[in-house]
Amino acid sequence: MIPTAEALTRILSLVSPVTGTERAPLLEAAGRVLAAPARARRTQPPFAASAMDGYAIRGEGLRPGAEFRVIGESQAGLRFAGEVGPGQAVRIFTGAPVPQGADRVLIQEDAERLEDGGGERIRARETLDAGSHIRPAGGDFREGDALPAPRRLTPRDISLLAAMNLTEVEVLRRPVVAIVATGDELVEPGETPGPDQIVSSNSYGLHALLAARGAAPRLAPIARDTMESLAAAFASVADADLVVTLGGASVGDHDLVGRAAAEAGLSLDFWKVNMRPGKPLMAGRLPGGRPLLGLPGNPVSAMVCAQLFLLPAVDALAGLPAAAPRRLPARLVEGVGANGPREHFARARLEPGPDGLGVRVLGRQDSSLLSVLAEADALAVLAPNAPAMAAGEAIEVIPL
Ligand SMILES: Nc1nc2c(c(=O)[nH]1)N[C@H]1C(S)=C(S)[C@@H](COP(=O)(O)OP(=O)(O)OC[C@H]3O[C@@H](n4cnc5c(N)ncnc54)[C@H](O)[C@@H]3O)O[C@H]1N2
Ligand code: MOO
Repeated sequence: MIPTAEALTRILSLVSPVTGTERAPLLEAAGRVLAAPARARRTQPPFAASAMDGYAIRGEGLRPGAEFRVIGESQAGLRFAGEVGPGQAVRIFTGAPVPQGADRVLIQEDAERLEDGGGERIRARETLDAGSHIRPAGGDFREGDALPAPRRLTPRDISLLAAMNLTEVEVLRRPVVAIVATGDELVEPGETPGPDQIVSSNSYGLHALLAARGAAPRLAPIARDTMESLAAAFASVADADLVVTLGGASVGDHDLVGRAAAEAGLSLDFWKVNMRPGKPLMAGRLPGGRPLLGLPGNPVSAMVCAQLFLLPAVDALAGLPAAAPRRLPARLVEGVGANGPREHFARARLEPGPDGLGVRVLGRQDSSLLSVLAEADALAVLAPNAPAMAAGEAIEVIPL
């Protein structure tokens, strides 16, 4: 059994980035991988803009009690065309162009309006803040500035691209990940299972996980526990960029995935990782160099392995920096017992603690319990042979 860090390194070395790009409309680009730098088609803000509601003035004339005559108004979408001279002010609103001559916005909380009959006047109050409250032209970005590639586009990126006045972007094609569920006991959701059958859940959870990571998951028909059925399954996923099998990875008489994969031409890289759940994980290369990840059948094992290994592999397929999921420091809300010899990724819930992030390891850790996995929002990581730990002790967590 190899350690989890080595398993990830070996999996990533099996993966090469896919090629081929396409145009994606902005509204469909979130989660896609930007393939070429996206260049701004305009400067933002395109003019010096007010950051506050108030009065645009010349800052040199501002002191407590100073008076200004209001000569016009600049609003967002409609600027004041004239110039602000000494002793003058232009009523201005957030986002509006700052008029010529002005270099400071007196916020309206610091201005007292004086109605003296001869036109509107204001007087600066006794306490004035120091800010100019002006956003310079191009302070956010300038025409031609680039959002660099590659990167997976976040909703924040989409806002930026829209502000850049782009309607579509060049993105990498989605890496195709085939999901092959295996087992005589499985039926698809919605079918009527026989008396000894269950519903295939892993494939659906993986599908969701992969889609959220920008991959194109493909569910292959469930393969049965025969060499013929598994051979047909491997043949049917020959066009995938990465093949994931589910189940049949362990040592039972009907665990044929390893053998069938070998007959399909798999060059095995490793089998078995020193982790819990997920021990029977396997990885290798199929003909054509396509990576194969064989996930254990137990539903929680499959999902935990997918979080730890499959998602980084999808990043590598997309040509992005790929790394183990980020671990955050937390403190146990309740003690946990001593760990066994495998690194344990215990299903857990995050809670606000007295000093930072707290984590509660859930009571039932059997790797078949999807209800417990659904309740979890993190994996608490227990090192091999870690002694029992008390409430308050430091532990690392992987948010799900
Ligand atoms: N004697 C030993 N038995 C087992 C060992 C071992 O070392 N020695 N390892 C155990 C561990 S750890 C795991 S994990 C499981 C993994 O076994 P397989 O990968 O061969 O998985 P299966 O036997 O096919 O199935 C296990 C379990 O998961 C259910 N399953 C399978 N596929 C799906 C699916 N798509 N959706 C939902 N559930 C699925 C299957 O019905 C079984 O209940 O082996 C232990 N045994
Ligand atoms: O290690 Mo297996 O993956 O727990 O149940």
